[in-house]
This record gives sequence, structure tokens and C-alpha cells, in this order.
Amino acid sequence: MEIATEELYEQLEFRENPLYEQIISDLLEKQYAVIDSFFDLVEVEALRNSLLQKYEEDNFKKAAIGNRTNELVLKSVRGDFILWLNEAEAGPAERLFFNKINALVDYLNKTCFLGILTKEFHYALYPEGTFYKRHLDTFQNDGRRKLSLVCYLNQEDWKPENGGELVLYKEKNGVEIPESFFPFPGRVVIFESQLLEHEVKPVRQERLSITGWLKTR
Ligand SMILES: O=C(O)CCC(=O)C(=O)O
Ligand SMILES: [Fe+2]
Repeated sequence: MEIATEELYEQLEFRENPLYEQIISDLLEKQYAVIDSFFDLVEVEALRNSLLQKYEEDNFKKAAIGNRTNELVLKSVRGDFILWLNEAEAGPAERLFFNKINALVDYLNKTCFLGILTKEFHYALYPEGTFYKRHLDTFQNDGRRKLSLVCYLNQEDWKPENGGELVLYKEKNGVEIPESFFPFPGRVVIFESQLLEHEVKPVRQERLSITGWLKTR
């Protein structure tokens, strides 16, 4: 049987991806998606080592509240240290990270008309005893943030007793339903930046991650 050339091209151009489809349907249904093992443990280790090396080299800065016009460091709100990633200067670990993220973004743009044009990501390190109080990621008057994305880079033996869970405050029919997720390595949580308030509970052991935003411009 002959396949029309046009049809063949379409098949080559676009391949349905079950993992991405699951993410999309979860986002539509629940405003968030949790993917365990989005990154495998080898990838997590490479990213963790890169994070720790840059942290030891003193490249991180105390995270601030608000955007550039409204900079204010408030220890009572968040206690993490961050380092923004520059895709153009990515090392091998970060290259691998961006390749995976870009594949997802391409798929979202092809299938969901989300119009993601830019992205921003930073490493984050929460020292023992720190947290990030309940907030909305667009409170920093950044309405361009569409999707928030957090990737956890902790050790394989991360235990619930270590705390540091991400709590998403979902609202259903006027009732608030908090949902907690532990920062297990390789796990990625994606959620609607403009809809879901969330917080990071106090950590009892250093907590490592990459956080970022997919933006409309
Ligand atoms: O690390 C997390 O689980 C969430 C971090 C967060 O909410 C943020 O950086 O805005
Ligand atoms: Fe946040």
C-alpha cells in the first residue's frame, strides 16, 4: 500500500509522546502534573554535582522576593540560595537538562498552543532550616509566567522526614485542597504559575533543585 507523501511527512514531523500527553491531560485536569523519573538518577547526579560545584565556588546568591524593580531579601519568606542558568553557557549537565526541557516545550507548543517563547531557570539550594512561604509565582508582577517547573536533585535516599515537601494549594468548588509532594530525585512538578499558590515546607536536610518558568514572551 502506498502512503501519500504528505501523510508521510506529517508522521515524520510529529510523533505522539505518551509521557507528554499525560502531562498535558494532568495540567488540564488538575492544574499540575507530577512526573517521577523525568530525569534518571545518572542525569540527576550530573546536575547535582554541577550545582554543588557552583555553590562551593560561591556563585549562588540569596534569593530575593520580587522582580528587579522590587528587590527585597526577606528571610522570613524564603531562605534558599539561587543561581540563574544561562543556556548559552551550559556545561554538559545543563545541556542535557535543556535538551529535555526544550523537547517538552516544543511538544507543548505544537499541541497546546501555549505559545511558550521564553524560559528561565535557576538552581536552588535550601540549607537546613529554610523554607519558602506560601506564594504565587506571578506575585512578582510577571504575568508572562505560564508554567512553573521544579526538578529535584536530591540524593537517592531522600526521606519524608527530611521535610521540604512542596505543597500545592488547589481550590475546588471554593474548598482548598492542599497536596504535598516530596522532593525525590528525578521528580519534576509542573503547575500553572498563575493559578496555584504553593509553598516549600521547612527542610531538615539541604535540599537541591532546579526551578523555572515557561513564559509567553
Ligand atoms: O522548590 C520547590 O518545590 C518550589 C520552589 C518555588 O516555589 C519557587 O522557587 O518559586
Ligand atoms: Fe514558587
